[in-house]
Amino acid sequence: MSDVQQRIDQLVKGSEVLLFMKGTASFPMCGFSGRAVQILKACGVDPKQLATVNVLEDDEIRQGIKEYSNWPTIPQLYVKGEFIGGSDIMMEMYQSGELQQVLGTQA
Ligand SMILES: N[C@@H](CCC(=O)N[C@@H](CS)C(=O)NCC(=O)O)C(=O)O
Ligand code: FES
Repeated sequence: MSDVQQRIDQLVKGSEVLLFMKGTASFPMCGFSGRAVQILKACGVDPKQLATVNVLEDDEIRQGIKEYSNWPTIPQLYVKGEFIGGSDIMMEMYQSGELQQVLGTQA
């Protein structure tokens, strides 16, 4: 594994809920990333429990995460070390209740 792939691996394994995004949860720099944060909030994820990586601050991670996940775009959600998807998939899973189940936030 390359250095950046190893760094990503450590990030992914180091936080239960990890969102690779553009900007931060407080200041998303793209509508897709903002939507991903909103969906997680709607699922009841405590903002303090939400770890984010701002790919705009690290071009190696911005490119490397696409390879790591085999997914071409940002945002990317990981839960318990597993790749879940981008914002479209998150929205579909939220609407079906599956995302809340994966996150363990369902009533
Ligand atoms: N349909 C995508 C929308 C995300 C998307 O298209 N992201 C683009 C624009 S922000 C992207 O990451 N492009 C590659 C890049 O900016 O590195 C989703 O479900 O998340
Ligand atoms: S930064 Fe332009 S669409 Fe995301």
